[in-house]
Amino acid sequence: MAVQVPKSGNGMDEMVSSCRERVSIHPKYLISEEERKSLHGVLTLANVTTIDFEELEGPFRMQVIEKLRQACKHDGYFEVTNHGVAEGLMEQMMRVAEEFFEMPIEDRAYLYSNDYKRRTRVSTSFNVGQEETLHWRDYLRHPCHPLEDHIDSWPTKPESYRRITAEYATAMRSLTMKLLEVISESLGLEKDHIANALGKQNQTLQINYYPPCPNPDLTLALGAHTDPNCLTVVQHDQVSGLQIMKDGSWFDVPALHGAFFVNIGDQLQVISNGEYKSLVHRAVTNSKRRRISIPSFYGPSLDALIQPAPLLAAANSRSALYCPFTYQQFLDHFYSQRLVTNTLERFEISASKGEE
Ligand SMILES: O=C(O)CCC(=O)C(=O)O
Ligand SMILES: [Fe+2]
Repeated sequence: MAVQVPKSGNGMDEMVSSCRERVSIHPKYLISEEERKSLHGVLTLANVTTIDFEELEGPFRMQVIEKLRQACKHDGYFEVTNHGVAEGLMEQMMRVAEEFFEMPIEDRAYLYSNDYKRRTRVSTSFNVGQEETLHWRDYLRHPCHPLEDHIDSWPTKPESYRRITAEYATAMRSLTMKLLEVISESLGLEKDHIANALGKQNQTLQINYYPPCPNPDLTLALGAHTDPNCLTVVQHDQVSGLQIMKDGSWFDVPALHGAFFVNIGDQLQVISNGEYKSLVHRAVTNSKRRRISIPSFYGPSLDALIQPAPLLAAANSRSALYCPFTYQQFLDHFYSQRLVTNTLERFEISASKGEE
C-alpha cells in the first residue's frame, strides 16, 4: 500500500491526486484532537436562502433585496437560481475540471507552484510552506479578467479547457457584477459602489479537487477559513462536503443542482463596515467519491485601497471598524500564515482607537 508522502519537489509527489489507488495517509494530514471532535454531531442546514435572479426583474424586487440583506447580515451566504448561466455550460465546466485532474499527472505538474504570487498555478493543501497540517486537496487557480491578458497562461490540456473556461468565466463575471450591484443596493449604497471599491478588480477561477480519502475522520479537505476576496460564487458537484459555521456549530450544506452557492468574503465585510459577515467554512473528506468544487473568486486588484464605505462609517454610532489597506497588504498577511478565520483582526480599529 502506497503512503502519501508530501515532499517539496515539482508537485508530482506532493499532490493528493497523484496516487490513484487507496492509500494510507502521511501523518502530516492528521488533524488535531479538537478538529477531530468537531467532525462529529454536524447538523444539516434546514434551509438556505434562495435568491431567484429572475424575481429581481419583477414586481417583488424590493422584497428580494430585503431577503438578500437578511441572508448577508445573518448568514453570510445564500443560493442563487435562475442566474442566467446555462446549465449545459455549468456541466461542461464541471466535466473539463474533472478531466484536468484525472489526466496523467505529468500534464498538469508543469503548472505546480507553492508561490502565491504566481497567479496561474496548480498546488495542493492551502499554503504548503506555512502549514503544519496539510489539507486533502489539490487545486488549479488562474485569473480570468480581462480574458485576453490571462488566457495564454491557462492550462493547455484538456484541449477544450480554454474554450469552455473562457465562456464560463465570462458568464460568471456578468453574474457576479449583477450580484455586486444588488448587494450594494441592499446596503443602501450606489449600485456601482462595491465594483468601484475593488479598483481594477480581480476575477480568479479555482478548481478544487478532493480525491477519496482513506481516513475521513482524521483529515480535513480544507480547514476552517474565511475567503480573503470580496464575493465567492461556487459551483458544486453532487458530492456534498462543504460545511459552514453558524452560531458556533458546523452545518453540512446539501449538494445543489443548477444553483450557485454564494458566500461573503473578508473584503465585503470591510466595505460594509461589518454589516455583512465573511462566512467561516470548511470542506470535509469522504472515503468513497472524489469531490470537485469550482469557486469563482471576485475581489480587488492588488493596488485597490479597501476601506468601509464612507456612508456606512459616517454615523457616530458606527464609526469605521477597519483602517484602510491595500489588497496587496491584506494578501501578504493572509499568505504569511496557515489557513485561519481571523485575518481581518490585523486591520480592525480597536474600540478605544475608534473613540479617539
Ligand atoms: O470545496 C468547497 O466547497 C469549499 C472551497 C473553499 O472554501 C475555497 O476554495 O475557498
Ligand atoms: Fe473558501
